Amino acid sequence: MWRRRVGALLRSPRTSSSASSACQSRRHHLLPSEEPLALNRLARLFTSQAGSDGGDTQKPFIAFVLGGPGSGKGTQCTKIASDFGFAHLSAGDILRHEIASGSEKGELILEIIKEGRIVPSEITVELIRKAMEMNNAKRVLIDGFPRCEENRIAFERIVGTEPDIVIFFDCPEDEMVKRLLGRNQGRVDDNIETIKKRLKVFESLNIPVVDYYSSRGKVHKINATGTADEIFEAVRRLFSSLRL
Ligand SMILES: Nc1ncnc2c1ncn2[C@@H]1O[C@H](COP(=O)(O)OP(=O)(O)OP(=O)(O)O)[C@@H](O)[C@H]1O
Ligand SMILES: Nc1ccn([C@H]2C[C@H](O)[C@@H](COP(=O)(O)O)O2)c(=O)n1
Ligand SMILES: [Mg+2]
Repeated sequence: MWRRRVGALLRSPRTSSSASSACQSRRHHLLPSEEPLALNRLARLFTSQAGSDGGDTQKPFIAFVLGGPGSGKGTQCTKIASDFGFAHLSAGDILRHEIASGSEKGELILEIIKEGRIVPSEITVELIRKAMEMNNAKRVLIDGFPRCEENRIAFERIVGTEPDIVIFFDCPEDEMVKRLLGRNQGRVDDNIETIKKRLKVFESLNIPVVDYYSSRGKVHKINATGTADEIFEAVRRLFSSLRL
C-alpha cells in the first residue's frame, strides 16, 4: 500500500495551479531534474526498513501539530518527543535554519516570515522531506505544518502520505499574543505588527486545514490554556491511548 502510493506519486503531475495558488500567488518549483530524484530517494527511505510482512507497514507514524502562533506547539512537542520517543521536526525551525545558512532561498524565507506570510509549499515540504530522510525516525511530530491547503496538498504529493493524527492546540488569541510578546527569543516575527498578521493568516488559511482533517476524523483538539504541565497531562493521556 505504502509503496504503491509512492509509486503512483512518481507518476503524478505537478501541483495544479489552484492548489499552488492557495496560499499565495508566487510559485517555486523544484528543478525538473530534481523532483524524480527526490521522490526516488524517498521511495527508498520508506521501503528500506521493510519487515518480513512485505514492507508496507514501515511507514513512520506521523503527527501534524497545529495551533495558532504562541499556542504552545513547540513547548508541547519537546515534551512529547522526550516522553514518547518522537522525532520533533518544527517547520518554523527548519525554515529559520535555512535562513541562517545564508542561502538565496533563506533570504526569500526571511522576507516572508517578517511579513507573517507563508513560505511557498514546495520550499517547505522539500526541507521537511530532507529532514525526515536524515532523521529516519519511526515516529515523527511535524510542528507548525501544514499551515494552509497548499502545504497539505504539497506534502501529500511530495511525501506521498497523510498524517496518522493531527493535534490541534486550541488557545484564545489574547493568551497567544501575551505568550508571543513574552517569548524573548529574538524572533523577527515576535512583534505586535507581525503577530497580528500571523493571527489573520492562522484564521484564514490554517483553520481550513484543521477543518479538513476534522472531517476525516484525524483531529485531536487539546485545550491549550493553563500551565504547560497541565496541558501536557491531556497530551500524555492522548499519546498513551495511541497504538504506536
Ligand atoms: N501553557 C503555557 N503557559 C504560558 N506560557 C507558555 C505555555 N506554553 C508555552 N508557553 C510560552 O509561550 C511562548 C510560545 O510557546 P511556543 O513557542 O511553544 O509556541 P508555538 O505554538 O510553538 O509558537 P509559534 O507558532 O510562534 O512557533 C514561549 O515563550 C513558551 O515558553
Ligand atoms: N508550514 C510553515 C511553517 C512556518 N512557516 C513560516 C511562517 C511562520 O509565521 C513562521 C514561523 O513558524 P513557527 O515557528 O511559528 O511555526 O515560519 C511557513 O511559512 N510555513
Ligand atoms: Mg513554535
